Amino acid sequence: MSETIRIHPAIDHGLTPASGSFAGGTLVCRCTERPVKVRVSTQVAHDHACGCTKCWKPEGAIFSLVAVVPQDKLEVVENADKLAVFDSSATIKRYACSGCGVHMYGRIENEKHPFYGLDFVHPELFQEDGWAPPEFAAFVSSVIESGVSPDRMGGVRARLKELGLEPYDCLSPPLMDAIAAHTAKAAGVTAH
Ligand SMILES: N[C@@H](CCC(=O)N[C@@H](CS)C(=O)NCC(=O)O)C(=O)O
Ligand SMILES: [Zn+2]
Ligand SMILES: [Zn+2]
Repeated sequence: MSETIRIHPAIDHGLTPASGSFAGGTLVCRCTERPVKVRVSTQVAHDHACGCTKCWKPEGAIFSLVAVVPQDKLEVVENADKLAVFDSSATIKRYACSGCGVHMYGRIENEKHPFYGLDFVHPELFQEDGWAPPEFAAFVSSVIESGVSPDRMGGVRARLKELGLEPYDCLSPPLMDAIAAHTAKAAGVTAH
């Protein structure tokens, strides 16, 4: 029998559909004492599996689950003192819990960045169910940088497709188009 490829524990048994009544919830870190809590007051958007080395993933995952929310819909409500930026040189400043290492949210400080104004969150940290499931898989080839053998990539992509997640080696075409459109506009290029 072929090896079962584990993508991420929250989706390995299939995707759970979003609940129409989910309008946000509380992201909680893994600390048993004084957990960090982050209130998100909206459904998440553009949820996807990310294979890059920078996004936080739980044990047993080769992909991260990551989605965005408007910055003004996110608020750290408990134990903010435990948060520290994981890598200050990264574009996305990922605020990690110094106790358990979980990344609670990522923020872009560069106002010219196409995704400025959006915060990145890991929806499996919601204590509530109903968050929108991932829509595609991004930075798939990057899992090799975390140690996945190149020989396993056919199986990884097949499993993603089986889950309904189209694999891309960067972001999805609509998001890549949005980034390019932002860049063209900033450069004063007229669309034709
Ligand atoms: N191959 C690289 C890709 C890293 C990358 O570009 N990640 C994307 C998706 S999260 C990104 O936008 N990174 C910006 C950042 O990490 O600040 C890796 O795996 O480390
Ligand atoms: Zn913690
Ligand atoms: Zn990533």
